[in-house]
Amino acid sequence: MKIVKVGTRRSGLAKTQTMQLINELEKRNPDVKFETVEIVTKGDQIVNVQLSKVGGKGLFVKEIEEALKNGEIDMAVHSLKDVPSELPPGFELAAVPVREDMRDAFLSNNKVAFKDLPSGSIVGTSSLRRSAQLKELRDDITVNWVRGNIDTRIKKMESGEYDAIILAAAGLKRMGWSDTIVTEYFDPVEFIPAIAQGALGVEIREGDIEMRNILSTIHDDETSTTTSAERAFLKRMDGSCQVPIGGYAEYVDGELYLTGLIMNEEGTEKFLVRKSADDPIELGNLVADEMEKIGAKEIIDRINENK
Ligand SMILES: NCc1[nH]cc(CCC(=O)O)c1CC(=O)O
Repeated sequence: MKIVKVGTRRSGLAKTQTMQLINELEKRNPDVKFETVEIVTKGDQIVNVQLSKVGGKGLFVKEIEEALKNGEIDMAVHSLKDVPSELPPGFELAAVPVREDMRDAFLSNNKVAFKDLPSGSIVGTSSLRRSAQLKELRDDITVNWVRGNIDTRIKKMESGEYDAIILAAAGLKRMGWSDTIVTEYFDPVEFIPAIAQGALGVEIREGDIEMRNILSTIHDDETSTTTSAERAFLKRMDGSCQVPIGGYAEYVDGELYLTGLIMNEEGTEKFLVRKSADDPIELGNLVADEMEKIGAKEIIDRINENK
């Protein structure tokens, strides 16, 4: 029997989403046995520092790519939003399965609604994008950095260190926690999600046809197209992961749309662009072109100069 080794980060969420994906793969490839291999990444080891300050893209994927390269694993399951928009040579994204909920979820002690949070409340996030949008919506609350796996962050909120936190809906849903724990979901029109939030990506060694065939059984064309548009936009705008940037693509009446967001860290400057095109890469570039035309690149240059 063919044995395929599947690499995963070792956080609870990473292991859960990898197991769920393996279940789908097993159903469709009954002659293949899948085994998980846990890999500790730099992003998992550095837990006391704000991620955007650690620097370096792909904090959660480098060690996993090493394991792919040396044959320790045959495929790796990533949260697509943690995967840099350009893969290093020798690797390819072989499958993007159907997307989970792309929205951000708001969690608060006693389930106080976001708009009812008292002035001075402390909201925890580790994302520049979430922080900028929070500050724009509520300039009377304090945003503090929180790191750690999602269960750690939830515990920190429940212990009173934070009044509320924001997490990706997808992670909570995959863990089966969303029903009890979420206060509300932000509308993606008003609170723009991260590029590729809620999607997974399966990475393999470039040209590995056997893995490609196995993975073709779980690939989702719509998710692949929408996240391609988002990632094309990201690739043009931000190579550093230090810019508050968001975006989501969707089909509306059969037409592909992409909404892109660039903000400054303080949440006082905001560029929002929505466009439609047939080709996802073209669409990502179209939104990026418009961003540059209206001056969003100046925010990015300013951020890159100051670091
Ligand atoms: N930045 C960390 C990260 N990477 C992927 C997810 C889970 C959700 C997803 O798959 O988009 C999370 C946690 C979060 O943002 O709450």
